[in-house]
Amino acid sequence: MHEKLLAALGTVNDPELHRDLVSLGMIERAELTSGVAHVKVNLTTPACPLKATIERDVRQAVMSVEGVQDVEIEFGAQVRAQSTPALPGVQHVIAVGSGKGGVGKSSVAANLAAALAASGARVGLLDADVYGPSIAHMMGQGAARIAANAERKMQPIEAHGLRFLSMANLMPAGQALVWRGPMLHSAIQQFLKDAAWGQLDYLIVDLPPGTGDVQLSLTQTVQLTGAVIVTTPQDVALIDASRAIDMFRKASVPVLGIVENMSYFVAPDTGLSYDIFGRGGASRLAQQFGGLPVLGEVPLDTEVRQDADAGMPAVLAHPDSAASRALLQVAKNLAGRVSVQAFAGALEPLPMV
Ligand SMILES: Nc1ncnc2c1ncn2[C@@H]1O[C@H](COP(=O)(O)OP(=O)(O)OP(=O)(O)O)[C@@H](O)[C@H]1O
Repeated sequence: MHEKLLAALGTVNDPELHRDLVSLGMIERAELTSGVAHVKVNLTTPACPLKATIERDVRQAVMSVEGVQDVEIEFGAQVRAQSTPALPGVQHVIAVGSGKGGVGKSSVAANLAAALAASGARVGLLDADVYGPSIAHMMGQGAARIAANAERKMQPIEAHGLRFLSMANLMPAGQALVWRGPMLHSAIQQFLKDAAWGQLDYLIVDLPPGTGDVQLSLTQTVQLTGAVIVTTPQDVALIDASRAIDMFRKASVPVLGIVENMSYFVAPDTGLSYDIFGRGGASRLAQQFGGLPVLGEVPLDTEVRQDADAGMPAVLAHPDSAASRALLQVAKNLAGRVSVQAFAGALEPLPMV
């Protein structure tokens, strides 16, 4: 019976990876007891955007097997690295960049990290925006100090189900960092390699805006799975965003997608929608680069700012707001892109059940 169930499951394709669940090694269990098929599917990410589709297709396929009266589907997730993990224990390092400052890159990075962690993934967040570190504040940990563990490695700070490191937790509040390239390079290396990140599915790196030393150091220090570009829809931001995309491409870092932040504003009193910075700029930019994915359009929302100032990402504080729903979808879309990227780069054959 196991074979019959596997044969049926072998007809179900992962909608993003375009290969069947069995040869992808995603079926951990397929058994029939008293007419009930018990199937465990190991997704490639707990934030899988197409879980409902997979569930429907699995149910349909298994129900077609003779003798099956009902199906119980259990989901697990195992995030796979490309070929070798980016860092020991860290499956994926994903940079969040922007061309222009103030477009909401740190807000998107913090909410993405929190959303992925809330889905069940093991997530780290590195605030590499060394000139304007804001992640500690957004995580409600501005006053925390980074300690060293017994192996003299920096111990990331735990908050909201993830762990993070920020220069803000090393320096006295309000002090400016006046470092040249080589010092920044060694700081980035230490944050990545001399930190006790532990086992992570995703390490999200919040970059400074632009295309400078930190970006270069990051791409030289670690094999990035890819980069996410945050932009607002207006032309000045888009022009700078295209420079950021170009920089990642030149450094052979795949651009996983574009997030259009501050896309529109819905007035809470009238319900009318205003395109304050224009709209649809990310789609135009995506076309310009041969059809990059647009991971989502996030509206302007007072709660995104208020929650950040109160030290809790909006996706956790107000998960039902339009902005949070858009950010949660961005996280799912990103996780899907990362799975595709990992699959495309996987060198070793995938395990079979
Ligand atoms: N969708 C949004 N709705 C409302 N406010 C937002 C939104 N996104 C970001 N903000 C607010 O805009 C400001 C700038 O955001 P943020 O610090 O995330 O931008 P940034 O691009 O990382 O900036 P920097 O150039 O300083 O790194 C913050 O006050 C933040 O709370």
